[in-house]
Amino acid sequence: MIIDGKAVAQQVRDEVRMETERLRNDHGVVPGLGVVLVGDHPASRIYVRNKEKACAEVGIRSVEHVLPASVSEHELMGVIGGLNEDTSIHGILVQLPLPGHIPSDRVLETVSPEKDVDGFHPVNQGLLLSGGTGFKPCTPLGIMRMLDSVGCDLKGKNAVVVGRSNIVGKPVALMLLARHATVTLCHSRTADLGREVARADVVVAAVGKAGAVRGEWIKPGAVVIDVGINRLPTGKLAGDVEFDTARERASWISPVPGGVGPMTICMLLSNTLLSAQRSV
Ligand SMILES: Nc1nc2c(c(=O)[nH]1)N[C@@H](CN(C=O)c1ccc(C(=O)N[C@@H](CCC(=O)O)C(=O)O)cc1)CN2
Repeated sequence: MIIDGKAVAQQVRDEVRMETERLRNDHGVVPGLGVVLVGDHPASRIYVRNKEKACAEVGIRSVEHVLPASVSEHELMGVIGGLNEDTSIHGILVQLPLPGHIPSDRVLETVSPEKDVDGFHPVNQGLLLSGGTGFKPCTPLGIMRMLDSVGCDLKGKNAVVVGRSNIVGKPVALMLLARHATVTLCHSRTADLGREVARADVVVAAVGKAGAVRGEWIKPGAVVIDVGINRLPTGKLAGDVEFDTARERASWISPVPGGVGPMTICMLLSNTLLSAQRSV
């Protein structure tokens, strides 16, 4: 069966809207999100617009800072510093990717960990590793919520994560581990990817390569979460998993589009609300 990311995301948005209203009524606090967009990357502009629209729908105030691609690292740091100081801002989002001349790592480290609703700051990465209560990154949080939405009990299950990025692969592996799955983290040098995937009860594919996970590898009954967003030469979007063959074998599978993507944005709303709740 198909895991409908849009429907699960809508549930999360409804919850966030209710809790945002409660926070405003009880404490007079309106969650605020500072959005920083550098340059005119077309996809980034769309994602930022969608995030701001989603904020408005649930009662979160968003404040946009659009900077030219030529902006210096120093100027960008200045904008982030201002948002760090602003008490009406509870979350800060620096849309990635940044232009090549700006080191993303240094910029993300400038965001106050208490406002890092993307969960990219090293302090929050460390807290995820040690089981603390820092902000967790939105895409992995969305994946966990999708697994919960289909009642997937992770305890003792073999979970195979394909892809070792800092924003998806590594953090989702840690979150699965925290839920007592036995986790294997695969990557481009994994000797036999098919063998690893074939023994997985849960597969999370986050490599960024269409068809990297073959449908015939999927264990019958496995739950498959596809994080990839790949534009095919035909113009169509595809995930990392061969969907048509994988769906014949999986018990649950998330599609692309309409799977993990919508979850990323709603978990950002959820983290921003959480930050505002922590401020009272
Ligand atoms: N600061 C951040 N930058 C980036 C993040 C992030 O979480 N924080 N993630 C990605 C981009 N991204 C959000 O920013 C994002 C990507 C895709 C989707 C989405 O809903 N995708 C749709 C398909 C969209 C399409 O048609 O092109 C889907 O999968 O259904 C949402 C958010 C990199 N940067």
